[in-house]
Amino acid sequence: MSTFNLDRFRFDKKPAATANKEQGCDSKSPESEKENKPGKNMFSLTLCFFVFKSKVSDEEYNEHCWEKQEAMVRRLQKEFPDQDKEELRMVLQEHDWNVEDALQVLQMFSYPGVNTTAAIYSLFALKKTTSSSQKPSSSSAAQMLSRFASGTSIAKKQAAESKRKARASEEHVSSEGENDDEDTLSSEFEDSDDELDFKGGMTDIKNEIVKFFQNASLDELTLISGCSIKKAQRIVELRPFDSLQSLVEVLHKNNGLSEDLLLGCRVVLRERKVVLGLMSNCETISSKMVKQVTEVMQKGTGSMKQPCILNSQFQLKPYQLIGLKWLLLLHEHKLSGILADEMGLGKTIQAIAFLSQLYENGIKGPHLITVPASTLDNWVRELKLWCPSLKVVVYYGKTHHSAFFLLFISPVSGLFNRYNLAIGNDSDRSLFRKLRLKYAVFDEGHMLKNMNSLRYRHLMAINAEHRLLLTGTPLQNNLLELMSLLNFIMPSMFSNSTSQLSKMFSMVRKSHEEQSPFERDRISQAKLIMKPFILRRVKSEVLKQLPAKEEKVESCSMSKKQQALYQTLFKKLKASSNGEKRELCNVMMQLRKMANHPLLHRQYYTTEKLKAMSKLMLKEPTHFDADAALIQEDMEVMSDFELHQLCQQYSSISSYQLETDLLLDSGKFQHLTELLASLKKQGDRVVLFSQFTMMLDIVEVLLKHLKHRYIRLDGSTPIADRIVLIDEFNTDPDIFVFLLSTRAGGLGINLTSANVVILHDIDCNPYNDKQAEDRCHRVGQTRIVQVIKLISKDSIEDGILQLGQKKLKLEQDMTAAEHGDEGTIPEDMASLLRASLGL
Ligand SMILES: Nc1ncnc2c1ncn2[C@@H]1O[C@H](COP(=O)(O)OP(=O)(O)OP(=O)(O)O)[C@@H](O)[C@H]1O
Repeated sequence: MSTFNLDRFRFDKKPAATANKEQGCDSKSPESEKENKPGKNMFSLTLCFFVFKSKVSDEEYNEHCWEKQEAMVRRLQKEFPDQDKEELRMVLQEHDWNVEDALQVLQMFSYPGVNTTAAIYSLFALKKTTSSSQKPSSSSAAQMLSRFASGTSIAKKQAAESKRKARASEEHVSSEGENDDEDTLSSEFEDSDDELDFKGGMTDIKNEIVKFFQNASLDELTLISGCSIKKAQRIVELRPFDSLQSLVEVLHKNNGLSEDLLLGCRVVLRERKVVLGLMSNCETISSKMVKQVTEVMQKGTGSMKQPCILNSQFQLKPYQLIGLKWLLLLHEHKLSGILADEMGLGKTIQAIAFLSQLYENGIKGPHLITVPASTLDNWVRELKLWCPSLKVVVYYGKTHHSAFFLLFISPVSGLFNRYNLAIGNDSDRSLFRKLRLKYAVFDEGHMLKNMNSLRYRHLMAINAEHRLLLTGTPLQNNLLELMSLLNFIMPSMFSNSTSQLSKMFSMVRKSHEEQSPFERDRISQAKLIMKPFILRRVKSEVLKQLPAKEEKVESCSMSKKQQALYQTLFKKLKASSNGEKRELCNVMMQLRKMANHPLLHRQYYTTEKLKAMSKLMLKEPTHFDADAALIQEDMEVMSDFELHQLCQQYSSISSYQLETDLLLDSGKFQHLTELLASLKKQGDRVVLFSQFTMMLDIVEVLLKHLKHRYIRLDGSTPIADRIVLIDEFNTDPDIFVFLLSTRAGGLGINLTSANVVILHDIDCNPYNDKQAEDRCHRVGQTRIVQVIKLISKDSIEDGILQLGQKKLKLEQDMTAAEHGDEGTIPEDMASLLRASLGL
């Protein structure tokens, strides 16, 4: 794991005032006064960080404070043995190292297991006259609260008394030592004015709770344990709450609501404080890096040379040298980074240059590079080309035939691994946990943007000293993603809080308007913190010589038959749809298929035809003993094109094959026929993407019909064959079209020999299309790249296009589709569908 020393870093880098608070030392003590003189302490702290600790007195002083803090943490640990030590430390920090305040808050708001009723009584200093399950009468609640609010000494005493009783009522079995402590603490509570300093901590808590109930959105209210959406709505209806008193009365009086919600609210507020605390710690580290990173960027490359062991036939471009410098700077500070250059700018090359530089500096690995299957061969090739002296081993995992490690050259410097294998099975995972790696590099790192995912947890468990993430996706306004990446950069900072964080942010896939002010503020803060750890350059900035990319949307009228079928399908779906999201997903898919090609549905092969065909199938030697009814059942779920393919496969039903006219009957095909002819005439070469592999099958029919040479790569193409196909296309100019499925061909493939990208059908997630477009628009392209999107006129695709364009503009979360959102669609898409279906 990271060698980053959290405590020393944090301690050394805090501004003097905060640092003293953290140390739990009396700020009025002569030493601290001395150390608090402006400038002096800052200077010594900075020195501590850069030149190691040079002043013995500082060390002693810090040690003394540290011990004091530790004693406080231990005291809390006795009371809360189940609580995480770091959390206790955090609570103490939150309360300026006042043990009593921290104890009070922990006591009242600890997680499940706590006697909540007692805690509520205790929180609001309500006298507990009845059994713990009974609520006080509203008048007694009001009475006690008014005393509580008045801050008189009687109220203080009563509050202390009831709190003590409440604490006593908790069935907490303590050891003798703990009892001693408790007694001491109890008497301290009674005697101490601090404990009931209503102007201080308690007033803040009260105000925060009232503010939350008054201002929180419905979503935020439902974060409170036990607060359903109905209860949240009720709370909103019952607003305003101008004081805790009115809030408690309202909760008490209203059936369905209860004072327990106050406790739950405190838990939510506390979790938010944890996030705030974490982010502020990250901010400290970040601000230190900003200066140095800015320097790297401003100074440019200077006399910097690329690593000597890089193939001298290749020269890193100036911005790539800067990228290398930045990576080395992060390495120096033992921090992880995210290289997020736009697709095609050479992230692979920069990562290779970086590992080469490390090699030259004596850090020879082993490193692990985790890549998607489709880019594995490309990586191996680039490594061999750019830095043949790095020894590479490809790890295929135990499941891959008999090979465990596929050894290219030994000993090991870089290890390759595919994403699925890194999370594959227990023994693969345990191997990667055991390996003592220097660097773990993750290519296409948007796979690591969801800390809730299993993949994220497994990959984070890989035992590497440093990590580097490569991604072409820009940062999104999504708090879960930002926190996941922050956790990736500074894992030691988040150590035990990931579950809390993921719980808090698991439902924050929202538009800007839907985000709460808290979320919006944290998003801005996270982006600011991450600035020095993310390097993103776009092509327009750094590749002045890269030819332009021209994008065109070509609207294709559906063929007559197709239009009629689309309308019939639309009416049918409209009549049957209930507007539920999962169902709408299916509706959308049906409409998209029809808008692209009618043969993706079944209408020509009627039930009668299928009956006849299934009987004929019994003549096949493979099916002579089958049941015709079962064959028919299978056929009924197939599309027309699949059935046509079946007829091509079996001679007994070959007469049922579809006519060519029917196979080519789609609006987009009519358009494509003319488009391809004119492109060919101009000497252009084409990469054509589709979402549906079956659509690619039908496009193949068209290309054969038009006598265009083509090759094809999709998810079923064996990994080893992929690079061969790519090379074939890049070296044989007679191949006019490269057919690719968007998902398989969208990532990491270089097809700069083509200058036209046709998106036969667009993806709901515009980022996937952008990935696809950039296969041609990258370093090495010499011609203007044309991107042509085919859209079926007056169909669902019009709406998908508009939403996609809006999303790209707003930089909303475009990687959502990759995070297990299968079988559902984004809310904006669902609204669009509901509106067009008139639901
Ligand atoms: N300095 C350079 N000189 C020559 N070729 C280069 C240079 N930098 C990058 N390339 C080439 O440009 C292409 C794109 O580079 P690379 O694959 O590293 O980009 P990338 O940013 O990783 O792309 P993606 O995000 O699509 O994976 C590759 O073919 C690579 O060999």
